[in-house]
Parts: sequence; structure tokens; C-alpha cells
Amino acid sequence: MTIVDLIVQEAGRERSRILTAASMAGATSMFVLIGANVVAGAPELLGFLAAGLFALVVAGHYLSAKYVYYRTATVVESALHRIRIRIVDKLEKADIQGIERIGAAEIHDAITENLSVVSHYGPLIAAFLQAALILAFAVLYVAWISLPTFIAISFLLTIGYLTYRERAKELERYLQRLGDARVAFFDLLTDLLKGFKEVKLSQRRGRDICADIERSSGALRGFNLRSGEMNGDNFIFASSNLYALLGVIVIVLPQHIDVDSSALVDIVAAILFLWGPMTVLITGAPAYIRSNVALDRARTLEEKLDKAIQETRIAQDAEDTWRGGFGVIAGRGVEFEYVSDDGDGAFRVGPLDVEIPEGEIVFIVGGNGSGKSTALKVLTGLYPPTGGELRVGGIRVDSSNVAAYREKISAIYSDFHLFAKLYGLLDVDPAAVHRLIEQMGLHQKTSFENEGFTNRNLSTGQRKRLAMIVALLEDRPICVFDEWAADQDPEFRAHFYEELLPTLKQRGKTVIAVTHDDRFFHCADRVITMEYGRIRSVERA
Ligand SMILES: Nc1ncnc2c1ncn2[C@@H]1O[C@H](COP(=O)(O)OP(=O)(O)OP(=O)(O)O)[C@@H](O)[C@H]1O
Repeated sequence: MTIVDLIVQEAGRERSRILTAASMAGATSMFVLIGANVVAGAPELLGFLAAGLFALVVAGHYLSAKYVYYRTATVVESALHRIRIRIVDKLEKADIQGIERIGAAEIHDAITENLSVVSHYGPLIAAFLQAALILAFAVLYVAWISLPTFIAISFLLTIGYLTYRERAKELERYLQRLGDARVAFFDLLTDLLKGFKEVKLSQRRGRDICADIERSSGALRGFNLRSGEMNGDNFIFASSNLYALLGVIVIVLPQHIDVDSSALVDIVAAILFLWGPMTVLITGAPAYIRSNVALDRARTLEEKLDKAIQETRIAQDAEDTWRGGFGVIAGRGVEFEYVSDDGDGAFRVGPLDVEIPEGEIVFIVGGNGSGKSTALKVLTGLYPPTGGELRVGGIRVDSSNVAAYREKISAIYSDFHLFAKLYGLLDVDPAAVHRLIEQMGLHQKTSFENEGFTNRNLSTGQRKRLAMIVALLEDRPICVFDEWAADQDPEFRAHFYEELLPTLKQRGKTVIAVTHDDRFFHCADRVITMEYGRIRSVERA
């Protein structure tokens, strides 16, 4: 889709009004030229009426051009708003694996950088459209004065346009590469910022990553320079073409065809008048190309998101299959395999045969990298099994009901996130939040105001306690904790195993917790031990 398609589509019924106003802006420009030419050739026409008409035409031009510019800007911004919302909606619908595959840098780049380019250059399309219309009117005016001159101009303009189009294709390719280089640069910058502490501890590490960033920035500079040069080349080529056109009209043409000198003066005036719109077209063309490439990159992201949504085809707002309770969570030969970037299989969990009865506390234990967190994500429906099946209450969990299954789960994964507001719980009773803040020993550290915690800059253990508050407020039947106690002090660790988990059990919750705390294994109903992605043993406590 080009920027013009976008404007045409978004403008809807306003399309014809914008086009009429643009034609009016173009026509009034031409009337100025014709009027000036006529009056210059017949000074006796000068007078009050001529001045009034001239002022009227100028006012008409001002109003119509302004209308076109403002409406186009509004149309472009509305379209961009819609694209942004659509992308965010697709992001929300896509599944975790799809988003992990695309990567944060590309998503940020499409939504911010690329759409900003369209926002910046899009309204210029109005000026572009007017210039094209003025050009068309001026060429018609030349045709009316002298047909051979019109043919010569059309020929030269066509040659200029075709050459320019070829160059534009090359520029488009460069702009795509520039976009890729920008994403790579953004990735490195994110790495530096996320690893800032580590960089501060090692000057050598800092130098190494900065060297990589410098290389990436160098590549960006190269692509930017080259695309700038191409813009410049195109501009110089097009304006030289215009000079050549003037030369042909004034020097070559009169030698071959019969053009009387007064017509020649009119034609030269028309060509000089063309200069303005031609310049707008020539300088506007890179803006047009940039907007198209930026839109194309945003559309590519949308296609990737569509693919990610299609792959899992998760039915949103599906009916709750487990309305009356969910029963046993059972894995039957469940497998999950990560796919590496080159498409080869990477780490695999399973086949897992496991049963987690409703209302039990189950610990998953095992060495680092044995697949506990991955198994947890499969058992909670975040990763779709690549083999076997997950059954909950005897019902197979698949794309038609996994969204409903996830709604049964409150989870604190090891890489949990605390949102600025209690999204999903915005109607919560503040008194309940304050009570839990107190219970978690955080009342001197944070509070609850304006739908969120007032302070989230806490220690990892304290932040995990905030995440626990959110999980408890959600009050869902399945609670999942990935090494929650690992960052707690001994007092809170004991509180977690000996008070919190039993309370959750008493309230009928099923608890699945990944843990390394063998001192507290007795607090579970069963302990599942994992090794190399498989279950080594299941012991009942
Ligand atoms: N997002 C990912 N993409 C590809 N492979 C992954 C990803 N996350 C984990 N892995 C692979 O899966 C293996 C198991 O990781 P997992 O996090 O499930 O282990 P774990 O038992 O929870 O380990 P730990 O006790 O250290 O938290 C890892 O060795 C890693 O190779």
C-alpha cells in the first residue's frame, strides 16, 4: 500500500471533497498565470474588475490549498492512529512464541520510527497532489498555446519520469536496508541499557559493546549517506532535466517549428511557472518514497503478527469450558520443543506424563536447565504442546479453549512484570490492596493510589511480594509460582511455604510451584523431579 492508497482509503466520502479542493487549488494557480499573461499582453484590461478578480482567485487558492493540507494531515493522522491501534490489538492477540520470534526492536521500530516518518511526510502528499495538478494544468495551457511545444515537453517529461522511477526503485531498496540497520542498532542499544550494570563493572565489556554499536552506527551512517546521495542525485538529475527542457523550448524548438515570439514568451512564462510545482514534485518524491517504505515496514510487521496469530489460532473470548471447576490437570505424553533461529529443534521438554489433581500443592524441582520453567509454561497453556496433549478435567486443551483455561491461572513466572496500574483489576477494592500490602510487609515501602502501586522501585524479593499481591487479588483457582521464594528472606520464605500455600490449599486452589527449597518439600502433596526435560520421579509427600 502506498501513502496515496492510504489517504484515499481513509478519506472515505471526503475523498471527492479533497480532490475537488486540490483541483481548485491547481486551477486557481493556473488562472493566476493566465490572468498575468493576458493582462501583461493587454494593459488596457487593467482596472478595478481585473484587480478584484485577481484577488478573488488568490483567495480561492489560499482557502482551497489550506483545506487540502489540513484535511490530508487529519486523514493521515487518523489512518496512523488506526494502524497503531490495529498493531497493538494484534500484539495482544498474538502468542508469546510469535512475539519472541519477531523481537522487541522490530516492533518498536515499526510503531514509532516508521509511523513517525509517515506522520511527518504524509501531509506533504497534499502539496504533492496540488503540484501534480498545477503541472497538468500548465502542460494543458502549453498545449493550447502550441501543440509541438506540448509534444516536446511531454516527451521530455516522460523520459525524466521513467529515469526517475528506476532511480526511485534503487532508493526504495536502500531505505529497506536502512530500516534493517536501524533495528540492529536498536537491538544493540537495548543490550547496552539492559546490561548497564555489567558494563559499569567491566570497562573492557563496555568497550567491546560500544565497538559493536559503533560498527552498527557506521552502517547506519553509510545507508543514510547513500540514500541522501540518491535523493540529491535524483533532485539534481530532475532539475537539470528541467533546464534542458527550457533550453529545448527556447533554443532548439524555434529552429525546427514555427512558433511566434509572443507565444514563445507565453510558453516560457508557463514553463517558469511550472518550476514551483516541479520543485515540489522533485523534492516531495523522496518523501513519498520514504513514506511508502515506512508503511511497507509497518505492514510487514502486521503480516508477521497475523502469521503469529494464525499459527496458534487461539479463539479469543471463548466460552468458559471449565465453568463448574476444572478437575485434574493431566499431561499425556506432552512435549514442547523450542525452535532455534535456523529452524532446527533446540531444547525439548517431554514426553511428560503427569497428573495434578485439583486442590493439591505440587512442587516441580530439578537442576538448572532441566526444563521446569518450560514445563510450567506448557502446563499453563502459554506454550502449545508440540506433541501429546494437555487435558484439564478430561477436556483437551486446544486453541479453541486455551484462552479460557489461561483465565483460571494466576502466575508469577521468574521473569514476571509489574504493570504501572493493576490492569485487569482496576475495579479492585483499595482496602483489600492495602490489607495485602500490610500482610506482605510493604506498607512502609509502597501504597496503592490511582489504580497502581505508588512505588515499584523495590528489591527483587519485595517486587515479587507485590506480584504475589496481584496474584492473590486475582483469586483464580490455579496458582503458579516459579521460584517465588528464591529471593525472599528466611522469614518470608517460611511464611510462603508454611502459611501462604496451606491457606491457598484451604481455599481450594491448586498450586504448582517450581522450587529448589528441599527444606520445604514436605509442604507439597507431591513433588515432581525433572531431569533433562523429562520427569525423573513423582513422589507423594
Ligand atoms: N526462550 C527460549 N528459547 C529457546 N530455548 C530456551 C528458551 N528458554 C529456555 N530455553 C532452553 O530450555 C532449557 C530449559 O530451560 P528452563 O528455563 O525451562 O529450565 P529450568 O529448569 O527452569 O532452569 P532454572 O532452574 O535455571 O530456572 C534451557 O537449557 C534452554 O536451553
